[in-house]
Amino acid sequence: MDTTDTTDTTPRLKAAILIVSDTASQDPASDKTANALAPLLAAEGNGGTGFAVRDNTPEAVSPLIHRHAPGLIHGMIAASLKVTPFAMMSRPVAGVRDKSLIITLPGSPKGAMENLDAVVKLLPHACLQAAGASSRSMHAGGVKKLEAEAGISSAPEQREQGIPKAHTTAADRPQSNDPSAGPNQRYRSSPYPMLSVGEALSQISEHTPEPTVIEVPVNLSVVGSIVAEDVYAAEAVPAYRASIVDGYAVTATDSPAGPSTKGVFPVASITHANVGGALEPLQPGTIARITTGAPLPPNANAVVMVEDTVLASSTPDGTEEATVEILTGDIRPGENVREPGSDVALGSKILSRGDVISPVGGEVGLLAATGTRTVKVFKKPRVGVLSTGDELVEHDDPRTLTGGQIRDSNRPSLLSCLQSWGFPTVDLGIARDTPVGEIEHALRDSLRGVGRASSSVDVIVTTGGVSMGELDLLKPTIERSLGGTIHFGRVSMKPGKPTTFATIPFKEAATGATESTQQERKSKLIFSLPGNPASALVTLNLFVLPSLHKLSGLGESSQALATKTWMAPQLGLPRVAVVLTHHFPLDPKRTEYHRAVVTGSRSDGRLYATSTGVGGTGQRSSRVGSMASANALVILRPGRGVGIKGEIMEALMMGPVYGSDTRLIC
Ligand SMILES: Nc1nc2c(c(=O)[nH]1)N[C@H]1C(S)=C(S)[C@@H](COP(=O)(O)OP(=O)(O)OC[C@H]3O[C@@H](n4cnc5c(N)ncnc54)[C@H](O)[C@@H]3O)O[C@H]1N2
Ligand code: MOO
Ligand SMILES: [Mg+2]
Repeated sequence: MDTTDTTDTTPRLKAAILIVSDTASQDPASDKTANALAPLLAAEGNGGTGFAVRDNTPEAVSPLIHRHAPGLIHGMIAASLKVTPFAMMSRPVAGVRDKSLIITLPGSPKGAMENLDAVVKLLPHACLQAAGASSRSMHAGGVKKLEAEAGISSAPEQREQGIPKAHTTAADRPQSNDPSAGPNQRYRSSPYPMLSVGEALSQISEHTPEPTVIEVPVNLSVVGSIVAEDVYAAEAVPAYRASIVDGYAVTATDSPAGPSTKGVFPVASITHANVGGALEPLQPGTIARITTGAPLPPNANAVVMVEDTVLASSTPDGTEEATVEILTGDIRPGENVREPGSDVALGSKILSRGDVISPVGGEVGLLAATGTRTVKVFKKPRVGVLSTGDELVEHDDPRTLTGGQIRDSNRPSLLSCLQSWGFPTVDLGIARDTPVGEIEHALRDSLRGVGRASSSVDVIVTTGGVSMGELDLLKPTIERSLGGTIHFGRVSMKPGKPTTFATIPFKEAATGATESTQQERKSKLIFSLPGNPASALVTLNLFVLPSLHKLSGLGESSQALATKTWMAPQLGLPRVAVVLTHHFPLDPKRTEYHRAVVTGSRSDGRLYATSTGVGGTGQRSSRVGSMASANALVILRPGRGVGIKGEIMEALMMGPVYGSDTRLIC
């Protein structure tokens, strides 16, 4: 690789590819590698770098090198090792001769691409230095651009401003298939490491952003939100001295001389709960009829229940009470009276950061009673759900299915589950695998808030297209078309093995931006769940819920923060111990999330798990019926044989528990 201009910091590089091959030297048309490499720019020596007797390229090239570049070799081998252990048998050579950089690549097109991909973004920088450019002038210009492209910018100011940037280079990460290369070029084993469920959850925790605080009016849309800032009572409840009962307001004394309220008293006034304006003070020796919740007149300090009185006399027209006899002398000052602020004191804390505004109604009631107009809560994430696949038709399409068509059941079932958790959802429809680009466009539209999404979604959930087929396009679309980072692409679990979690960089107009061009760089979460219906729903419960919980502020209470761990019980599904009602077969390799119906026993207080189907097709991941009626996922660690009847296992609860008599328990 040669540089033609060292004063201009925009690199212009000339590259040459030399194919080293007995076969290709006799029949140039047999070579596939040069064409594969050409779009990526160039490799200089190619082929003959293995252990075979005739693999002599390293021996031929090494003497030509003036200054060796072992870092580039490490980079290439590290990238290849992620794909195959045979990378250990590769013997690449890299270094500078005069002003040219020489790199040898393996002979197979796939291997050559992987190696070149690992270092290609660094080559312009390396070539410029090899050609004698000073570091200073390079950093003033083009190299920064190159570094940024390679995701290796070290500019500290970028970190301080919180601009998201990759902490790894493309070479550090496994790369998805290149769909344009055709099925004969695809991976034949997944390049993504197999993570445990715990490791996958840690990745999700690490990449799920902190919750966003918003101030919203107090109305029913706030139900289900988590309070972001302590709330103090703006008004006292009650705001005045109020009667607790229907009866007569009196002036009681604590006089040692004896009872003060017994006897016959004129009824001087009437106080109803909705009284307006100022009340007449109660004159000594008189009483005032009063209803529950009504304010006491000035001078009154207690209320006698109507049950403790009898009518003594009526008014001359016979319609009203004139005098009433109070039968008890035991009424004490303060009796049957709610003092101002005795339910909620003015300025007292009514809700704390981290409290859930539950649908039960208590928290909404408190906010309403104290005249709280707005409350700061964590924004509930908006979740878009996209189905992918050429075979899918809408579930309510009246036409008869033909060929390999199937009804899209994932979208309705995932949307139903998300809505039951209280998250706003957006139905993103179906994106077909072909024509190429449809999935990419659907994802871009959902991020921008156009098309089916009227405003941008915070989290995208897709189903289908994450495994090993040539039309499994989610991973390449995320990485290659959207510039996203896949944090995991395989999990050791059943069902749900190809579950994929990624972040996609995204620009949005900054809040309070002074110029319309000002934009904020963020990244959005994408959960690409397997297409098999049971796998999709299980992994939604297992992986998406904890992330949505974190985004919506669960676990943000000061108490939770003091002991904060990702596995804090309030994030994700609750865990319980269950007794197996029959044998459950174990998977030899993968942890199984076995769909089960858990019921509660009123006699021994224990929870019992019964499978929704063992053996045969019972728990097959294509069988959405295995989730029907299931309220729990029994966690079956891998092993030989079966989980024995009567054994206690852990389970994750997805829904309410009923007793064996079908009455709700919790
Ligand atoms: N060679 C390998 N093949 C497969 C592997 C593997 O490791 N190597 N993994 C298997 C596992 S495990 C799963 S799970 C599936 C995952 O498949 P994809 O996520 O790629 O999904 P598709 O190929 O698009 O579809 C799979 C299956 O699901 C049906 N489907 C898809 N979308 C929907 C929907 N919205 N509603 C209902 N059903 C849907 C689709 O028609 C297929 O039948 O891969 C295995 N293969
Ligand atoms: O892992 Mo897949 O979800 O079993 O079929
Ligand atoms: Mg597939």
